[in-house]
Amino acid sequence: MQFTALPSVGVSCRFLQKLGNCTIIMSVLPPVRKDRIIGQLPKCFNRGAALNTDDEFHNKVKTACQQQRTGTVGFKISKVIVVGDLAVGKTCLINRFCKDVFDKNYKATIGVDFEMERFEVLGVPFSLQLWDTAGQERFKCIASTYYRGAQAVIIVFDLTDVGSLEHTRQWLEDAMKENDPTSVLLFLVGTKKDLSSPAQYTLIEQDAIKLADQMKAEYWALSALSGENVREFFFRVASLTFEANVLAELEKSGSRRIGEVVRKYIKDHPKMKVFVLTDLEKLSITSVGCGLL
Ligand SMILES: Nc1nc2c(ncn2[C@@H]2O[C@H](COP(=O)(O)OP(=O)(O)OP(=O)(O)O)[C@@H](O)[C@H]2O)c(=O)[nH]1
Ligand SMILES: [Mg+2]
Repeated sequence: MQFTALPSVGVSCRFLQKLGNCTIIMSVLPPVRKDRIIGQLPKCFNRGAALNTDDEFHNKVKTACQQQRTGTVGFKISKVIVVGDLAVGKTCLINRFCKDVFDKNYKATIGVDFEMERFEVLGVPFSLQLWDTAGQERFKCIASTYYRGAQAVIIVFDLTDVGSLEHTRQWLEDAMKENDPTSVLLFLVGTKKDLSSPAQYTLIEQDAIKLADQMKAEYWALSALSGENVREFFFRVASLTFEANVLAELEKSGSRRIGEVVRKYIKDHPKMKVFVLTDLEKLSITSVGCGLL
C-alpha cells in the first residue's frame, strides 16, 4: 500500500492511496481546534425560555459516545439556517463566531453565504453547516431555496428594533414550509445588545421571551460587536443539535437491530423459512412463524 501527499485543499489534507490498480483519494481533516471541544452541555441563556434546562447531556447520548458505537456516533453534520430581517446582524454574528471579526460597514448578503464550523462533542467529530441567508426582500426567493433539510433554525432580530422582532413570526413560518416542525430546533436571537440601554433591553426582552415560548424556541441576546454570548450561543446550538442527531440515530439503529437478528436467524437455518412480523414503531416482535423450504 502506498500513500502520496497532495497539496492541501482548504482545511483538508489529501492523500492518494494505491490499492493494486486502484487509486483512492482520501481526505484527512486536521484535528478540531482546541476551543471547539465540548465536553459538557452548555447552559441555556434564560431558563424561562429554553429548549431544555438539563444540566447534562442525555444519558443515552453520553453512553453511545463513550462506547463510540459505530453507525450511531460516526462523523456527523447538521444544517443550520439563519434567517431574519435585513441588517439585523446575521452575517456579523456568524463572522464573529467563525472568524472572530466584526465589520461595522453594512454589506447586504446576496442570496446565501455558507460557513462550516467543526466541533468535537463528547469526543465525537461534529460539524455545523451555517447557512447565512439574505434578509432583503428581493433576495428572499433565492435564499428560501436553501431552507430545506435544516436541523436548526436561528431567527434573528435586532434588540433595538421592535419591528424586526414582530417579523420573526413570518420568518419562522417561511422556514417551516420547507422543514418538519417536529424535528427542527428553534432559536430566537436578539442582536446588538451593546446598543440597547438596560431599560430598553428589559422591555424588548419581555416580548421576546413571550414570543419564544409561543414558537417553542430558545431565546438568546448577544452582541457581535463585543462578542458577548456569541460563543456560548453557538456551543449551545452545536450541543443541542448533536444531541438530537444522536438520539434520532439511536432510535433508528434500534429498529435496524431487530431486522439484523431476523436476517441472521434465516442464514443460520438455510432450510427453514422464518416469518417475523415486527412492530418497528414499538421495537417489538409481534408474531413469529416458520416452515420448511
Ligand atoms: N453595534 C452593533 N452593530 C452590529 C451588530 N451586529 C451587526 N451590526 C451592524 O449592523 C449592520 C448589519 O449587519 P449584517 O450582519 O450585515 O446584517 P444582516 O442581517 O446579515 O443583513 P442582510 O445580509 O442584508 O440580511 C452592520 O452595519 C453591522 O456592523 C452588533 O452586535 N452591534
Ligand atoms: Mg447578511
